[in-house]
Amino acid sequence: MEIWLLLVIISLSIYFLIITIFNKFQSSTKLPPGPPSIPILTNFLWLRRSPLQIESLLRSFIAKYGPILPLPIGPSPAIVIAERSIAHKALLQNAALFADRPTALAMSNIISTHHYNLASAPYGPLWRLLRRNLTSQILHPSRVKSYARSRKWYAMIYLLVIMCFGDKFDETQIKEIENVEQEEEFVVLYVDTLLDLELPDEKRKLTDDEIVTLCSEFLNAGTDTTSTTLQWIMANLVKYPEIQNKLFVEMKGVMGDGSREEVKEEDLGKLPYSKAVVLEGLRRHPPVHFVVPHAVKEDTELENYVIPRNGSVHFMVAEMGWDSKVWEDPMEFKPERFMKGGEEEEMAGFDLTGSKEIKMMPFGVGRRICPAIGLAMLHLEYFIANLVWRFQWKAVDGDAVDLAEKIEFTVLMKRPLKFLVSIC
Ligand code: HEM
Repeated sequence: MEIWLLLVIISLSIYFLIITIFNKFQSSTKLPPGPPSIPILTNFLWLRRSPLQIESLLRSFIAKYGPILPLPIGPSPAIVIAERSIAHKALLQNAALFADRPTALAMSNIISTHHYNLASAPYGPLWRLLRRNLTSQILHPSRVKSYARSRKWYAMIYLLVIMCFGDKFDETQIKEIENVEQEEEFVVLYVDTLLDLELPDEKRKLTDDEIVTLCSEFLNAGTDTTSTTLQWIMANLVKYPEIQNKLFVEMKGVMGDGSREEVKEEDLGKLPYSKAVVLEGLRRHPPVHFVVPHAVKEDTELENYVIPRNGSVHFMVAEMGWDSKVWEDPMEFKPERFMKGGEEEEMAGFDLTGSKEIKMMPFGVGRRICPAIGLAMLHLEYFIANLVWRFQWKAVDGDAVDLAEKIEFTVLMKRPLKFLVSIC
């Protein structure tokens, strides 16, 4: 091994050791109980595992030590929270305290041009400015409706559907979709709003690099999450034809004899089962199993333990939506639970923001809740409705749908969905 490389490894190890010992010394007595760890060695062993292995290991630790535990990865303390009521205490009852993000590593500073990125911005004036700009100018309900009408947004996601589902569409359909220059319109609009902003503290405008970072964040955050959820829902509709059929029958009641080609945005409100299918998809297959890491600005007490200010807090989204104390047969795909008479008596009243009680949190909750929750729900309902109204989706003989997962940026199907599609 090259001598310089050896020196770098030794220096990094010493640095990690000092930071870890320092952090342990500062907070070990007040941290929640967790598995024993040896500085550096435990880090190394954990980092060799895949994200899915880490998740299942965490599950076994939670069963042993409880739903709030320290995670021995990285030099600063990381706390994992797997229980709905503790997440509620942190993210809603102490919303402002838990709304910060951990300090970014040097590398991510380069990628995200020093925090000019909404998801990683520290909780403060810059984050507030960027978030308010996004929600009031781009994601405002009136704007969201106009994207829906122009169908340009949908076209972008259709492209992703094509990517996921391979060559299942005919050429004319693909051309029709590709011809819509949807992204251009959105980017021009977003850039216009960003050009007008004046940064707090520094009293200056955003640079070109910072604007590019913000636009790419918006496109990245919005596409993978939505298309992955769509893929999981379609997988379940192929696996369970009776659910697909129930959806089609509901649509027929609203759309009539079939002469209308497109389910429109205004039809969606009349399709409760379609919404139930989307909610069940988000519960059973949340596209991210952890929210973006949170942090506290000062040492904070939670459940009689200290959440240290120099660490990170991780909320286990999937665990919460699979809690058998709330959901009967949680691993089953049963949209009926969101219909009248189901576990969630009145589907229309289901509160994804968890304000009174968290039952699932696919979009996060509290101050950092996904700002595009309305847009994402609209896209998902619109896509599912149109995909089922226009096409019939069937499993390939001898190739049953496999719901095994793999983790990339989002949680994907390990074996991509295969199906036969025919026009209804
Ligand atoms: C099914 C679709 C989606 C899901 C499940 C989802 C989920 C999430 C989650 C779990 C978070 C982190 C919440 C937290 O840190 O506590 C988040 C944050 C965020 N999402 Fe989404 N998201 C979706 C779609 C979108 C779309 C369509 C956009 C943009 C068009 C978007 C933009 C963002 C942004 C900018 C943040 C950072 C918010 C902040 O830190 O204040 N997301 N999303």
